[in-house]
Order: sequence, then structure tokens, then C-alpha cells
Amino acid sequence: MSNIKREQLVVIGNGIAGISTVEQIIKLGGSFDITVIGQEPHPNYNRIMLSYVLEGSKTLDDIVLNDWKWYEDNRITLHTDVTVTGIDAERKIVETDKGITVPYDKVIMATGSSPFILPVPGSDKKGVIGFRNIADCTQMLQAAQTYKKAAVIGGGLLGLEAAKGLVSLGMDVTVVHLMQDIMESQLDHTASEMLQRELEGQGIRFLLGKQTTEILGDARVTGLRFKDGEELEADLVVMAVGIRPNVAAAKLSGIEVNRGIVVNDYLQTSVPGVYAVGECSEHRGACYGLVAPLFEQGQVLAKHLCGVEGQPYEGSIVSTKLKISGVDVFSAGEFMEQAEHSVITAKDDWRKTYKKILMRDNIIVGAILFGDVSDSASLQSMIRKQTAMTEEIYHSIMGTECAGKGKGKAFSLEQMPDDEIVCGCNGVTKKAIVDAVTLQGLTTVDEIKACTGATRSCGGCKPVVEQILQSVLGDGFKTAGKQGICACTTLDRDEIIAEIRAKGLTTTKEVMHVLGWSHPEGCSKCRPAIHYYLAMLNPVTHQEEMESRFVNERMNANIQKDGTYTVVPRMYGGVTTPEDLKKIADVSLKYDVKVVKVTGGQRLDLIGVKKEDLPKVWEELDMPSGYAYAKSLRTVKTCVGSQFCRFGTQDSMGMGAFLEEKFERLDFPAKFKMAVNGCPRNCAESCTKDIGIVGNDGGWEIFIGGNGGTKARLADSFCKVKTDEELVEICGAVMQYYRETGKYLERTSEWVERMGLDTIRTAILDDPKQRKELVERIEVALQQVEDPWKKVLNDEKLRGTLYQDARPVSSK
Ligand SMILES: Cc1cc2nc3c(=O)[nH]c(=O)nc-3n(C[C@H](O)[C@H](O)[C@H](O)COP(=O)(O)OP(=O)(O)OC[C@H]3O[C@@H](n4cnc5c(N)ncnc54)[C@H](O)[C@@H]3O)c2cc1C
Ligand SMILES: NC(=O)c1ccc[n+]([C@@H]2O[C@H](COP(=O)([O-])OP(=O)(O)OC[C@H]3O[C@@H](n4cnc5c(N)ncnc54)[C@H](O)[C@@H]3O)[C@@H](O)[C@H]2O)c1
Ligand code: SF4
Ligand code: FES
Repeated sequence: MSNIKREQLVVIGNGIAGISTVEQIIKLGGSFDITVIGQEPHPNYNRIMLSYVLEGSKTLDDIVLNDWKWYEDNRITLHTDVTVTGIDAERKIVETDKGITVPYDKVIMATGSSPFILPVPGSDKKGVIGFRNIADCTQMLQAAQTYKKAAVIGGGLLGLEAAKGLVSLGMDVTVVHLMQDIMESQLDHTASEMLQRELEGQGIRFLLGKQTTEILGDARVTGLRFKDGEELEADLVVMAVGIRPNVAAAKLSGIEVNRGIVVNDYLQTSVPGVYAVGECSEHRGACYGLVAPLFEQGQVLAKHLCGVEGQPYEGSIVSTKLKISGVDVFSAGEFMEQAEHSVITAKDDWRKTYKKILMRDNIIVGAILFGDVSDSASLQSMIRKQTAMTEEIYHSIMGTECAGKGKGKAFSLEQMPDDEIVCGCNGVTKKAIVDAVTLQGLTTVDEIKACTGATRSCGGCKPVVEQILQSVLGDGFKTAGKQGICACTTLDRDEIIAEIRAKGLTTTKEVMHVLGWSHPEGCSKCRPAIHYYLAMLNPVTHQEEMESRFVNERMNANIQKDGTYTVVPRMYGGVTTPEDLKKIADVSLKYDVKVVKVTGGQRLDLIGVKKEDLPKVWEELDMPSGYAYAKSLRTVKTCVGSQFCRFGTQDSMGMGAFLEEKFERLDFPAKFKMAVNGCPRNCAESCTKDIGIVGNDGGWEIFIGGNGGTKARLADSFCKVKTDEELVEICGAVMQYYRETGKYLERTSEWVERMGLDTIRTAILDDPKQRKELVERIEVALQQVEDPWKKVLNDEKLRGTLYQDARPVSSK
């Protein structure tokens, strides 16, 4: 037995910084008796995953990083629910609030931060909380069961993730932000605006430029008052206005403290033998609020404590990625251009993407990505390495062709040092991933995730993990270069449909689970898509999953900028009656409708209906839903036709109304518009519709694939038919063929281009058997549909949960 006395190492704080440093020390074979003292009553858990716990996609058990057994197995003495009050540097003792004292040779302070609570009157009321730990998360989960209106103060990363979580819990959430742009510390105005629009689409409301001066209520919060005198009702208030390092124990112990505990390049504090890592530390004037720097600090400190030669810590270049499903935002380094910067920007309003790269003296110093963040990890690496912009990098990131070389390649595995952290959320280095591939024979991102933890949290490192896999395995990397329907999967639409069929999958959760989604809860790109595919494949047995639909579809109305909704009742073929017009007028007056707009689809749009009034408006209108909010048949525009027009040879109004009534309510991959004209003068503009119909002397001509939107396309002539029956049959077959072969959100204009007109003609016109089968299948699907407004009116529970009073703002 060795007589060498092991050194006593005390770690204050049982969070990621403290424990990841301990893990490194164990890996390096450090010879310490380790005691960990933590204020929280839990073993070390992944704080960043609290956002997913709140959102409901993870449980508290899922996010534990080191369970109780890990401490036992590594012979670590753990004191939980114990607060360190001070360090007696003379007696070399750590003191606690529970009377426990622990002697030490070395101390690591890893006390993290606490949420900043605005010092305004009422901030101590019940229902006002920060979002930092399991206790806060549990409190919010419980509050959501009783209360409905939440205000999140602060539109930074934490505030937005909290807001999304609370929306997922069914609360009406308003983010109250001091500045005019959300995430102003990470994004420029353009990206911030795009983000806000996207989040509004997910049901979050925003009050910008608002300074909270008071929290209202008696014992429990009832609302907020702002500097301009306006008020907001709220029965839960989450403060997410930044954090402050926990320095009380250090201060009391006479350790130099500024904003954080001041450390040098080896994480030493002003007191010998005492170190600080993570959010509580201040290095070269910087306090970090993200996990990547704490892994870098932990590596340096562990080496230093174990006597292993290593580089000093010189600071971190941070990057952020918002962890909200379906919202891809990345920001790293400098992002606001100054005179000395040269800037590359690309904004695509159609794809809703935005890229901005900042360079100083041609060196890449910062970037923002919105919508497509696949280059985030390589950009982050280039910023860190102060890489110069080259033609190849430019073309790689902008997705353009590099003269003579094809698409550029920005990422080079060879240039990446072994100890570079690839997964910032979990501190996984390039070497750990390469080893997992070469030594353990792993071949997929999922296997790497299970083995190393990389990609487990925000998923931002997935592209680089894939690139490493591809680079190490070469041709052996099966999924390289293949685009999945979203970042959660490498499977494309056809593969997902084939798997659903083959495995008999019936719910979105089941699809994501069985097919190995990287985000178990999916995202707003894949969830509605899977939901659509499931319903299309199994129209009779499919169970509606409201949570997988976009907010407008969930509400059966389109949400507007100010939080009110629009109501568009059906007017088959654009024809109405005086009785219906009277009802519309009466309801509009009674419910204070702001504007009644005649739409391009020949019907009336009641704009500015309050959420809680929606069911009453539908009830009193007693008209079918016009589906103006859905991926479904919107309108069938008609001209007057042979009933009245002297040129008309066909009854366009009658046929339009018939088609609209027959095919309404059915889900399509994207919205679907039609038009019927009584003669080739084409007054109802068939050429820009998904299906356009033009009457002629001998019958009808059918056009498909038209679009009048941002990507305008003239419809192609598909065929001519003689009878009304043939017309209805071909329309039904085209619709069902589009339903069965279209990608979710793909308009017929894109579908026709992708499939080829000849393929569609062959499938429908040349094969009567197939046409008949398509028609039979659409008839089955049509038998399942039901008016959604009526459904809500007949369902008290649904009416109560979805349409309660939720308007938050009242002006004083
Ligand atoms: C909801 C949420 C989501 C986040 N998402 C991300 C993300 O996506 N990406 C990212 O990079 N970062 C994210 N962060 C930030 C990240 O979680 C922190 O940067 C990280 O956890 C800091 O680790 P730490 O160990 O330094 O501090 P902490 O995690 O705060 O751990 C410190 C521990 O020390 C304890 N302690 C404090 N004082 C004492 C004392 N006197 N005695 C004993 N124990 C004490 C505390 O109770 C705590 O348990 C998120 C944070 C939150 C709250
Ligand atoms: N995805 C991620 O990386 C992630 C997620 C959650 C939290 N975090 C980290 O957790 C920490 C806390 O996050 P945070 O968002 O609270 O901090 P933050 O400092 O990043 O953002 C706070 C926001 O609150 C706003 N604000 C300040 N005072 C206000 C007031 N009186 N009223 C309204 N708004 C006000 C600020 O303008 C700022 O945008 C940060 O370090 C953050 O990086 C990171
Ligand atoms: S398309 Fe022909 S039938 Fe219809 S309104 Fe115009 S002219 Fe008349
Ligand atoms: S960087 Fe977030 S999971 Fe890897």
C-alpha cells in the first residue's frame, strides 16, 4: 500500500463546471481525495437541458449527467443541499451553512451564477421567478396547470427558451423586452426581426421597448406595470434579464472579486490553492454565461492540478444557438458592423434564411446564421482560428459555385487540433469523436451521440460530427451528403413514408422514436410534416394531433400582428347571399371587428377578432370555415359564366361552388387554390391556380401547377375533358396524386416541376385503373373530414382550453 498522502480537493458547486473539471482530473489520473459540496439537492445535471424539460420533451431524470452512483464509483464524497459560506485560507478549511467543515489542500470554486431579479416593487411576490434550476422548472410546470397568462421579462436566449417552453405548456406568453430588438446581444436588426416573426408564428407575443417599473398583485402577481403607464396581466412572471456570478462565499473569504471571482490564465484566484472555473469566474475581465468556455477552462485547470504540461487559458470565443425547435439561429463573435469591417450578407425571403459574415482585414471575426445553420460549426472554428476569407470558403458558405472547382469546402478535419472542442454543450473534443469512430467502430451520428454525448443538447455540432464521420470513414459513411426533411433526421420524405408503411407507425412520436430522431420532440419543420403524411396514409384511423399543427391550424384562424385573429367563412365559388352578408355585418359590429376585407379569393375576411370571441363569432355566423389558415383547399374563384355572361359557354359559378363543396376540408401538402372560368377569356385567372379550369364550347380545359405568389408560375395545360363528370374525376385524381407524392409545404408549382408534367399525365391520364384508385382514395379521405369550427363549438373542453380570454395588454 502506498504511503503517499493524497491531496484533499474540495469542489464548491456541483454543476457542470465543477464536475467536468473533476472528470478531467480523473481521466488524467490525478491523485486527490475529492469532496464536492453543492447547494442543490441533486446530483450534477445538464442545466442547459432545463429548456427541454420545460418544453416537455425531456424529464428531469433524462438530464442527470452524473448519477449518485458515479460519485460512489469514483470515491467522491458528496454533500448536497449544503451551502459553502466561506473558505478559511489560514486554517485551510471550507465552511458550510450546515456546520460541516472540510479541510483542503486545493479548492475549486464553481459556484455558477444566479438570475438577476429586477429590483422593482413587487418582485418578491408569489409567482415571480427566475429560470435557473430544477426547482424553478418544477415551479413553472406546476404553475402552468393552474394559471394561464405568463410574462417573461427579457428577450435574450433564456427568456425566449422559457417563453417557448411555457407556450408548449399551453400558457399565453408575452415576452417583455427592454430593447427594440430581441437577442440584441447576439443578433443584428435583420436577424432579430426574422426571429421575432418566426416565434410569433409559434404563438409567442412580444412587447418591445418596455421597461417594467412595478409588479402588481397582492400576495401573488397579477400583472406588470411599465414606465409608459401600460399594464400587462400575468399570473406567472419569469425574470430572464441576465445573470450575476455567485461570489458571496469568495468575497467573505477575502478572495479578489470584481464582477466574478478574478482568475489568471491557470484559473488561480488571488488566494493560493484556491481556483475558480465556470460562470462564477472572471478571466481577463470576461465572465461567461455559456458552457463551452467552462469546458475549456476545466481542461486547463485539470492539467494544471495534475501537473500535466498544457497551454494556459487565453479566453474563449463564444457562439450561441437558440434551442427552440424549428428556429435555427446561430451567432458567433462580432456581429454588428463597424467602419473597419467588410461584410458579406445574403437574405432569402423565400427560404427565410439570412447569412452575415464579418471580416476585419479579411480575417473572419463574426457571423450570424438564420434559417440554415449548417455552416455554424465550421464558421465557429474559423472565427476561433482567425481564418482569412478565401474564394473556397466564400463559395462553400454562400452555396455558390467556385470557378473550375465546383462547390467550395470550408471544413478541413486535418486543420482541426485534436483537443478542439467540437460539441461545446458537452465538452466533446475532435479526438474523442475520431477515437469513437476508429477504436469503437461507430458509423452514425446517433452512435457517436450515445458514446460521447456530442450532439446531445442543442444539436449545433451535428454538421461537424457528420463531417468528421465522413472524413474518417470515407465511403463508409452512409448518410453523408443526404438531406433529411429537417435537422432532426437524415431520412427524406420518401424514406419516412416507406418506413411508416412498412412498420405500421401511427403517431408522430412513434415515427420520431422508431426512426431515431436526433431531437426526440422533433421540430416545427418535421412535426407537421409527419402529421400530414400519417393522416394522408391512414385517413380512416389517423388520430388528430393538435400539437403537431402550426398555430393557425390549431386555432382555426390566422393570428395577426396584434394578437387578434381573422375569420373567413366559406363563400362557395365566391357567391354569397343577402342573408349571409347581413349575418357577417351583424357579427362584425357586435364583436368590434376592425376591418372587413374582400379577399383575392372572392370572400370576406373579418380582421381583428379577439381570441376569446372566435367561438362566439363562428356560432353566430353559422357558416362553414373557409380554411384560410390551413394547408387545404382555400378558394375556388369563379367568373360569372354562362348563367349571366354573354360570352360564357360553361356554368363556372355552379361548377366552382360544386368543386369547393366537394373537396373542402381535406389536408394537402400546402395550400391549394382553384379557379373556374366560363370561357377562354379567363376572367377568374386560372393560370395562377393549383388547378385552373377554363370552359370552352366542347367542355373544359384543365391547367395545373400555377402560382401567383413570390415564386410566380403559369399553370400548364394538363388535358381537355368533355363532361362535368370527367372534370370532377380528373380534379380528384390530380389532388390525390399531389397529396400522395407531394412533399409537405411543396406547392403544386414546385411539385409539377419536380415530378415532371409527363409523369403526372401518365399516372392520371394514361392509366384509367390508377386514376380510379386515386379517386377512390380521395373519396375515403373526404368522408373523414368535419368542419373544425363546428367541432370546437361541440367540444366545451376544447373551447375552454384553446379560446379562453388571453389578451394581455390594457392601456391605462
Ligand atoms: C435554462 C437554461 C438553458 C441554458 N442553455 C444553454 C445553452 O444552450 N448553451 C449554453 O452554452 N449554455 C446554456 N445555459 C447556461 C449554462 O447552463 C451555464 O453556463 C452553465 O450551467 C454554468 O455552469 P457552472 O457550473 O459554472 O454553474 P452552475 O451550473 O450554476 O452550477 C453551480 C452550482 O453551484 C451551486 N452553488 C452556488 N453557490 C454555492 C455555494 N456557496 N455552496 C455550494 N454550492 C453552491 C449552485 O447551486 C449550482 O448548483 C443555460 C442556462 C439555463 C438556466
Ligand atoms: N441557448 C443558449 O445558449 C442559452 C439558453 C438559455 C440561457 N443561456 C445563458 O443563460 C444566461 C442567462 O440568460 P439571459 O437571457 O437571462 O441573459 P442575457 O444577458 O443574455 O439576456 C438578458 C436580456 O434581457 C434584456 N433585459 C435586461 N433588462 C431588462 C428589463 N428590465 N426588461 C426587459 N428586458 C431586459 C436584455 O436586453 C437582454 O437581451 C446567459 O448567460 C445565457 O447565455 C444560454
Ligand atoms: S371568363 Fe368568359 S364567361 Fe367568364 S366572365 Fe369572363 S367572359 Fe364571361
Ligand atoms: S454543441 Fe450543442 S449539442 Fe453539441
